Amino acid sequence: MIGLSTVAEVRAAEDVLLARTREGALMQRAATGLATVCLRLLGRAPGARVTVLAGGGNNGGDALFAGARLAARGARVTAVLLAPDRAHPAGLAALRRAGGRVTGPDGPDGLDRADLVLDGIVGIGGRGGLRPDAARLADRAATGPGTTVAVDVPSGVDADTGAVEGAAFAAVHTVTFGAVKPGLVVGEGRGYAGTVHLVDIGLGPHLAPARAHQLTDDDVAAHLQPPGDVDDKYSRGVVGIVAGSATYPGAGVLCTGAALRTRPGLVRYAGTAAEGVRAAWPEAIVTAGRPGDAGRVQAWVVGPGTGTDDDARSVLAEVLATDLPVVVDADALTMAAREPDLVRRRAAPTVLTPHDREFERFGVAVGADRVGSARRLAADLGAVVLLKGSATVVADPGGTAFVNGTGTPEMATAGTGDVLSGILGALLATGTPAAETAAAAAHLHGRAGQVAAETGPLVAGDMVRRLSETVGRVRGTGLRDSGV
Ligand SMILES: NC(=O)C1=CN([C@@H]2O[C@H](COP(=O)(O)OP(=O)(O)OC[C@H]3O[C@@H](n4cnc5c(N)ncnc54)[C@H](O)[C@@H]3O)[C@@H](O)[C@H]2O)[C@@H](O)CC1
Ligand SMILES: Nc1ncnc2c1ncn2[C@@H]1O[C@H](COP(=O)(O)OP(=O)(O)O)[C@@H](O)[C@H]1O
Ligand SMILES: [K+]
Repeated sequence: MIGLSTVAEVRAAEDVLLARTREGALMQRAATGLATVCLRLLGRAPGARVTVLAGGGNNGGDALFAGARLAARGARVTAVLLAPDRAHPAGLAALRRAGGRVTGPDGPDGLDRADLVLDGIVGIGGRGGLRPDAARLADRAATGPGTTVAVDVPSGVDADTGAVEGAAFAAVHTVTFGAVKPGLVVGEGRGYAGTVHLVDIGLGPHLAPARAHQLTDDDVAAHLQPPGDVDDKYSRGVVGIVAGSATYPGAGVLCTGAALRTRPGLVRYAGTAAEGVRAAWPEAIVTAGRPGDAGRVQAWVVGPGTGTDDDARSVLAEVLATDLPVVVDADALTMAAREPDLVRRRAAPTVLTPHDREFERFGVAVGADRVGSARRLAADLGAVVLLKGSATVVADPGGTAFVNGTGTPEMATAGTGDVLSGILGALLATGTPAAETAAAAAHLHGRAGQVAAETGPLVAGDMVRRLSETVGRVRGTGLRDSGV
């Protein structure tokens, strides 16, 4: 599990560490790690052209020291000082000693010919979007030939939330120090951070336990253990699915198939798409009746493609009145938003799985702080909220959150949400804690999308078809670990 640490948590840990180390030592660790990643990206230093954009704070200091190290190895380094009177004195002196050139925001910055551009404009001390000079240089860096590398955080991105107000530095790589900040992996910030490289500067032992996390393949593999000798089809957890309708059986077929392919013990289906589901999945136990007619289950999924009429509402109320974990998705979200007390009065875990428009039906816009918004709705409803997006967020009522690191934009196609709710129902039926289970489901779902997209564009059914293989690959860590 990768901890995502806020600026306040990082600052607090830094204060402890700074008091125990000699002056400047932390910055040297940061600059060494940064220069090492840059050297790897450049291939070789001699003759390489590097532009360092340096603001007036310690972030600029990191960038100047790293620039000095690259210059000492033969790179041609130009530092552009955005606040010349506040530039980090020791960093600037080191760069000059190593033969680096120095200019102002309007000087010959080398951006048109750079091999690599370092963004040391602002780090975790940044507030709001970039000022005009910095914005202009960031824009030229983004359209120029150099590989863009952000120092700690892409300047203009809110490190805590990922919010971007105005201009920001678009990095292909971000080298971050001490801990991954939430803003690098969620919201708009995720798109500006590119590949995240974590440099250890010794903060670990001093960091408060993170309240937000990203799961890795290894974490998720623990939710996907193969059955043992004593298992039978019931002991692996039985999930009940209420999805689809006679006119639209697709959601029922996808959801049931995803549950079967995730944990093929026993999947029960109850609903009006019974005929289509039976034809597609002879392995499922299917009834056209109500949930109560389906037989015993350990968790329910309700809502994909069910519609929102009186019958659908009464089925939702029946499922929510059980003492079992319930996944509330799609049409069931629309109905739950009208009657949130159906969720609030539950004692058993409920997981709501809205995309942005469904989220807004609960009366608040998602906004730029996706983790904060998911946490607030989770606390209000006493339920786990899984907010879908390019980086899906999971929050529980106590404030623990997860940001998903897997997936591909190819998943932006109809029916992939039905696949997620099937996966999630199957995992919840084992009785593991709801929030981490929801995060594991989002992770596996994203991996299934990546696997299905290996050969070209995907449709939701391709994800179902490749799910068994994906489970096997996540179990065997045959896939790259996490998004960072
Ligand atoms: N504290 C430490 O010991 C360490 C700090 N490190 C580096 O120090 C950084 C934090 O340094 P600072 O606290 O000096 O802060 P920054 O360097 O992030 O920002 C410095 C100043 O920039 C100005 N500023 C804020 N928002 C701006 C914007 N949008 N446009 C233009 N200017 C803006 C503000 O006056 C702010 O105080 C970290 O991100 C990291 O890179 C690392 O060297 C590791 C050790
Ligand atoms: N750009 C994207 N990158 C990664 N994942 C995405 C992207 N867009 C959508 N997804 C994922 O695809 C799924 C879409 O779900 P949803 O909107 O409920 O679709 P549907 O209702 O058609 O099944 C979600 O899991 C979401 O996280
Ligand atoms: K930066």
